[in-house]
Amino acid sequence: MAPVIQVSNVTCRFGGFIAVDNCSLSVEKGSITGLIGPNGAGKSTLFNMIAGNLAPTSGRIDLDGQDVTGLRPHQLFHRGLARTFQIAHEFTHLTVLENLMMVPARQTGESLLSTWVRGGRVRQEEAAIRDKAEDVAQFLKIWHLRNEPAGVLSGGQKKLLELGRTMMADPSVVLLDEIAAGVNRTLLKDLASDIERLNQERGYTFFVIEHDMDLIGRLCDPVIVMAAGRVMTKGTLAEIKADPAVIEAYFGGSPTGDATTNGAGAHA
Ligand SMILES: Nc1ncnc2c1ncn2[C@@H]1O[C@H](COP(=O)(O)OP(=O)(O)OP(=O)(O)O)[C@@H](O)[C@H]1O
Repeated sequence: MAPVIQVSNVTCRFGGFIAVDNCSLSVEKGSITGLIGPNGAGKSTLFNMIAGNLAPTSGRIDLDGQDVTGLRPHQLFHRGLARTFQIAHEFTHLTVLENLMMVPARQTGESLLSTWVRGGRVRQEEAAIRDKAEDVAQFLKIWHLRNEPAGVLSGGQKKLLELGRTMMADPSVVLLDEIAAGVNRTLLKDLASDIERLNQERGYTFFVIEHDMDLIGRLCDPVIVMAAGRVMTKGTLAEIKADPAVIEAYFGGSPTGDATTNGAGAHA
């Protein structure tokens, strides 16, 4: 399978400190690829560079075979790369459906807001956006919440809404940043099954930073392990858990453990 994200020899320095150190990795199209590693390994810094929030000090990032190094988040968004939390958080006084409808469409760059401003001729477009928002609300099973103000949603429901706002943009690649944090187990199962369905039924590729090993085990193949700014290894979670170097660096010497040592399970 072709890589949809290719990171080649990317380095990020903060002053004298090297957070990401000559790092190379790829994410295959159609995969749900996990990114794990101890606290401070450089995972978020790498995501920030892939999503355009941070320019690499050196190296190259390709998206779908095109050099996108240094492009801004909105430019990457229009090329099909979305990051949860990249899109502004929900508008608390607007309903769930209205929140979905506020996301700019990737193809046209239009938002419902601008169509309102420009008036009449866009009624059709508004109807299409509403249809899409309704489809998203049904897909994520938040249909019953569609007329609720987003501010009253639980933390987990807000994450579903956030995933829904990502879906409104028809992305091909979604970067998910610690989606399990603060979500109860029941909603987490819904979220995980939505991610699986988006992957299988709609062809989304996911690249997932996660500390929750259950979620990684359920969703991700392959899993990439980062430590000290570099990629240590890549494989199935079972392979990784059997790798002595990973056990030492990440699982703190306990392959059957829950990765709570080395701070790795702080959010699990
Ligand atoms: N803006 C910054 N300025 C200076 N140092 C930074 C900055 N951002 C990150 N770092 C440092 O870079 C290193 C990597 O941080 P990063 O957040 O990428 O790690 P991480 O693997 O995502 O960790 P965690 O799992 O704890 O979120 C850390 O030592 C961090 O303190």
